[in-house]
Amino acid sequence: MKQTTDFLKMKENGEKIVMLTAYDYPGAKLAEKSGVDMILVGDSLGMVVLGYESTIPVTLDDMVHHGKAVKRGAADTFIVVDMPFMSYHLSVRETLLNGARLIQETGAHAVKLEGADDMIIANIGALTKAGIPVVAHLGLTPQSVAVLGGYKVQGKNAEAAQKLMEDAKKCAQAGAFALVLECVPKQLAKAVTGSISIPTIGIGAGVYTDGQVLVYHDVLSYGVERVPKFVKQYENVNEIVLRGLNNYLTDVKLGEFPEDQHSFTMKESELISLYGGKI
Ligand SMILES: Nc1nc(=O)c2c([nH]1)NC[C@@H]1CN(c3ccc(C(=O)N[C@@H](CCC(=O)O)C(=O)O)cc3)CN21
Ligand SMILES: CC(C)C(=O)C(=O)O
Ligand SMILES: [Mg+2]
Repeated sequence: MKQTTDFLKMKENGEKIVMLTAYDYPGAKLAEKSGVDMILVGDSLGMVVLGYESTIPVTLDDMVHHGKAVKRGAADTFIVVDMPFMSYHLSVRETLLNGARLIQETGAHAVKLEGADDMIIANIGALTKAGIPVVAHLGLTPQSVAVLGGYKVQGKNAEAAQKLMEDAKKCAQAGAFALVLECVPKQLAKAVTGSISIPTIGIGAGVYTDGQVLVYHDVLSYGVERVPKFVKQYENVNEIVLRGLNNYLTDVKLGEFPEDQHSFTMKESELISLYGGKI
């Protein structure tokens, strides 16, 4: 299994880091089998698995519940768990308790926090000092969607780009071992990647980051209808699942399932004693 220092080496060697989200046991098993470098138990689970409109309703309990399932499915992969909305904003003390709970109860290896204001930077520092590796997350930070005014590309003008560059440096300085860059122009992602020593992992951030992350259900087109522009859908699982479910339904309606091979039988002698031979 890779460790935080391995991701730094991968950046130095120009080896791309592949991250994928997973939210449950079967998803984690397949993610691990595919060989991804790290798994993110993203709070996007609120949207793709739980059916919420945003990531805001996701709780710490939700993250613990799904984090445990992912760990059981991917015992040999580096796992990052998202700290959910409001679980790292109130105080350093509360952040440490919540971060500790995520790590201790799920067996994950790191946590991820969105943003870089003073409170967040202090929390990145405190978590790291307490022994909890931190992934930072800048650009489009979905937990702030209401403040950002929608899921929009961030850092498009020089001033916003400059701010993001400074924030990235602060995150690295505070101790984050990696940085997710979401929905930013590829030129900005390139500049950030070149200006910090920790690896950048992009989503909608172009090809110049040190790695990429995508949402499991987006990659497979599994249960999602509309996906963001930055997603490449590698398979269409919806079609496969629907075909299987439709065939099951049709077979049952027509009496073609179950067949003999799916059924259990009783010995002739037992049947005779059951019915007194009168069948
Ligand atoms: N299924 C899924 N995939 C994700 O990548 C994802 C989630 N859910 N939920 C949490 C966040 C929210 N994300 C999103 C959601 C929508 C857009 C989106 O629609 N973006 C517009 C661009 C808008 C603009 O031009 O500024 C797009 O057309 O892609 C982007 C990121 C990324 N994350
Ligand atoms: C999109 C990634 C980076 C994320 O934070 C999530 O899946 O929740
Ligand atoms: Mg997230």
